[in-house]
Amino acid sequence: MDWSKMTFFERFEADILSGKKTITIRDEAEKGYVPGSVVQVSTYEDDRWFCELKILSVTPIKFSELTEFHAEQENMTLPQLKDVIQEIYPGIESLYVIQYQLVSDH
Ligand SMILES: CC(=O)Nc1ccn([C@H]2C[C@H](O)[C@@H](CO)O2)c(=O)n1
Repeated sequence: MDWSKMTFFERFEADILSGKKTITIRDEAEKGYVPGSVVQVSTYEDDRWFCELKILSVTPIKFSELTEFHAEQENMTLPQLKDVIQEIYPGIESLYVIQYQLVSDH
């Protein structure tokens, strides 16, 4: 895994660039991002670069512990966030909240 790169589904690009989405929730495979590092971000679908993000923190969380505050940081309602996570990581309880800050975009 290259910890200087991160992908997002294209449908979240606008929210990231506008600052409405300030966290992402990933599974065990993506817990290695290093706080303080800057990552190059591209779309999952076509690997199109669209910004740089600074990783602020990586914090373990259980799916059952997700709250409205996490949903706000994802610019979603809590039911929407839970549906998205279940779709991407079906049945996974151990997750990681990755908080980031936009550094630059195109
Ligand atoms: C594209 C890819 O490799 N993985 C992911 C995983 C998650 N997301 C988004 C979806 C939600 O907004 C949060 C919570 O998982 O992060 C994503 O865009 N790409």
